[in-house]
Amino acid sequence: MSDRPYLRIATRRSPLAVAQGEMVRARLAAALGVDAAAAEEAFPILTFVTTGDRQQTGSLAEIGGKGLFVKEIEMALLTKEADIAVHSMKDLPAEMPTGLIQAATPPRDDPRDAFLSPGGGTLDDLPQGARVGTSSVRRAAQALRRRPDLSIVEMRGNVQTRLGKLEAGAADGTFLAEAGLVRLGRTDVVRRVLEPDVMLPALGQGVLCVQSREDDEAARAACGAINDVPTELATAAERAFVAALDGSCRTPMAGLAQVRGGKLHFEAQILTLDGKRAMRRERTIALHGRDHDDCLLDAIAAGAEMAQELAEEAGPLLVEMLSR
Ligand SMILES: NCc1[nH]cc(CCC(=O)O)c1CC(=O)O
Repeated sequence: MSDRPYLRIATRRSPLAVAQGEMVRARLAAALGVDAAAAEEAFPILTFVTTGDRQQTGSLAEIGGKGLFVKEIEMALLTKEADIAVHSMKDLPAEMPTGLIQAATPPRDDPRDAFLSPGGGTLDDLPQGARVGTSSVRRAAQALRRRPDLSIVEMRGNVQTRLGKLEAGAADGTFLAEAGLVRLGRTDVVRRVLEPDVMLPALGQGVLCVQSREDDEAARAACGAINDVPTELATAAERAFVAALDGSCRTPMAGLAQVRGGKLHFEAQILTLDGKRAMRRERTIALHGRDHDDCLLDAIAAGAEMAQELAEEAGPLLVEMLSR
């Protein structure tokens, strides 16, 4: 290659975000033939403190939703302070600002949640009335659905902070994304990884979104080299579901799409905040013999239709789910 690649990577400042930036850097280096020693120079990581990072109290919904963790980073792309941004897909709002695109989804990491408790047991092993720490309305609703006696306590902060809070006794158990623990190298932590039939994960969990400016051909081409199509298709279905239900932080929803053997399987759930009511559906669509763009449209349609079906099934209940 005559032009040596140079792309500045923007991420949040948390250790998880930086680890994710490093993962994308390593993938770019491998795909573009930059040797490991030169990768740091070719793909410098710039970190940003977001509004969401500065406000550590209150639930996410109270302080204004998930967009708070991405605004400053997207701004860095738009002002050309950086060339690509790495986000956790599940933290991205449904719509992307004008001028920015999803340039790549590298292969998905483990989408599952893990349950952590000092005793190492399962959610079912917790004593009556035990405290589960989470700021996620989804995890709270799913935990309450299984164990209505539990009391949910607020638990914010990055992964390390939450591990520390659990150790300090702030709660008797908590949930963390398995992908986050693995990316941070914290596989030493005692935990129970939960299968999707026990706890359906957040839509987009375990997926990284690499974002670029729409008009930056060089960045787009580089990102194209690290894109994983099955992850892209699964994510498209999941994001279409979120967009159709107007995924506010207050709407407990979960879902996972998987592409296997020429098929896309999508399972999704919506719940009331107290977990007393929940609706869950799944569907499988064939992708065989279709080209990339047709597959993408089919995946998006599947996600949107599933949202429609669940919304219809919920009826007036959905108004309560969405507005509380
Ligand atoms: N909301 C924070 C967040 N955003 C993404 C991850 C994990 C990594 C991922 O899902 O890609 C986490 C931590 C967690 O939920 O435990």
